[in-house]
Amino acid sequence: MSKVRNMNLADEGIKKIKWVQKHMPVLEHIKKEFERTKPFEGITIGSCLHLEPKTINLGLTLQAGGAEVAMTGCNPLSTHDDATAGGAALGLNMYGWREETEEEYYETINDVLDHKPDIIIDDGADMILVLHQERKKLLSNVKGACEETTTGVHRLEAMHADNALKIPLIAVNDAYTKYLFDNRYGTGQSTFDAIMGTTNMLIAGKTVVVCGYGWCGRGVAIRANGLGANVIVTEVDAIRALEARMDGYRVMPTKEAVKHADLLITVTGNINVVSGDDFKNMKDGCMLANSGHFNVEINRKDLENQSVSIEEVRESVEEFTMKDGRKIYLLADGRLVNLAAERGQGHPAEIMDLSFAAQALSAKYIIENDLDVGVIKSPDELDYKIAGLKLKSMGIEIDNLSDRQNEYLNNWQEGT
Ligand SMILES: NC(=O)c1ccc[n+]([C@@H]2O[C@H](COP(=O)([O-])OP(=O)(O)OC[C@H]3O[C@@H](n4cnc5c(N)ncnc54)[C@H](O)[C@@H]3O)[C@@H](O)[C@H]2O)c1
Ligand SMILES: N[C@@H](CCSC[C@H]1O[C@@H](n2cnc3c(=O)[nH]cnc32)[C@H](O)[C@@H]1O)C(=O)O
Repeated sequence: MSKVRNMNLADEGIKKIKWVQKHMPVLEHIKKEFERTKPFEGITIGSCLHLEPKTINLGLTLQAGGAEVAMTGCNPLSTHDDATAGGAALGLNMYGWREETEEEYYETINDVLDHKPDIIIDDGADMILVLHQERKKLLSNVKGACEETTTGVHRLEAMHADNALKIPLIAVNDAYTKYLFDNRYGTGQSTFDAIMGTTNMLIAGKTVVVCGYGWCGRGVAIRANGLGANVIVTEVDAIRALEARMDGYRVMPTKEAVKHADLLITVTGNINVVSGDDFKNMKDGCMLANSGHFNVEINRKDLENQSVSIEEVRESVEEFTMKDGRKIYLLADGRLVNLAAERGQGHPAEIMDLSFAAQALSAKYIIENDLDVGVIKSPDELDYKIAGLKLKSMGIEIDNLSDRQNEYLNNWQEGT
């Protein structure tokens, strides 16, 4: 059963799925392993992830392992209608379409939950919240869940601290093969891919303000620097601010930084990072994009209240004319620009290869282990398997410790 925009797009979707499969060697390896071992026979897996070709390939990997798979999107703007049609044609239960209303967004989450999943794979924790608040009867079916992103993990840890979490949760985001690559290099590249594709504008010579110097912020700053921008970082964490300074960027408070920005990108996972008077202090022509979480990092309401008119001047570009005549541009409604902009393609396939390998192996880990309620990091053994497979697929070999080196490293008696 599926609810998608248009099944006539299935052939186009399948073409795109086949393309990413060529660039996701680790997931393809795991798919073959699953075909042989069938770890998910009799198991239903429900996911709430950005619906595009790479995610469909994760669905097909779980299906190869014997699972019944039901998928919906984790953002009302990020679904690719050709990919969902392709997924449905290939036997996945697909629910969702691009530009869902909030009501439709939650309706499709419930459609997936109607399949009574044994395992949930979430991105941002919306499905897990609906499960706990509105579909409590299903809780006893759920053996465990996996969470894809930083803010989702924070939400679920807060839920556990309040004793409100009732299922075991693997924080897949916290796997090394996830955040060190997806959050950093994935967000770095896909954010600029989307901004440049959406605006057709030059980055070189511009002042780019990056709000937040976590794993995503580092990736965005590296790429901005590499494209020739002058980068300013804003932070609330003294250590991260110091790192940003020593990495070569200017660091200052947001209220100062906004005065210099030609392009400002939020990647904090926080709310109201840019709000109120910040818009009054921006230069004419300043562009704003969010690549962090939901559409709350840039306070759109404040921007609206200070403007006299709003016009969509290009696909995914809104022009706000301010009371003093300045123009400020907001990309993709302040939602994740790398996925929600019409030109947003998400992270490169080679990156999602790592993240989704971590998801597939974590789902298998839930089946094979009787986990306690709570939040755990995805086990190191899975990380090392994924990293090893990725290096192999890249034709890269590394050294092994000799017995003598091993002994030396574990010895406290040998000195100068
Ligand atoms: N666009 C994507 O595809 C993508 C990919 C991965 C993660 N994410 C999301 O991006 C966000 C950041 O993820 P991360 O892994 O970098 O998290 P992180 O925790 O490593 O970094 C967030 C940083 O933002 C800083 N911060 C918080 N509030 C701030 C404020 N008001 N002003 C300035 N800095 C502030 C924090 O101190 C921290 O250093 C999360 O919401 C995550 O879910 C998006
Ligand atoms: N659902 C929230 C949470 C942020 S999504 C951030 C996550 O998207 C994931 N992501 C980035 N690019 C892709 C992609 O192309 N396909 C699927 N997921 C992606 C990435 O792993 C990251 O942790 C929202 O929409 O605002």
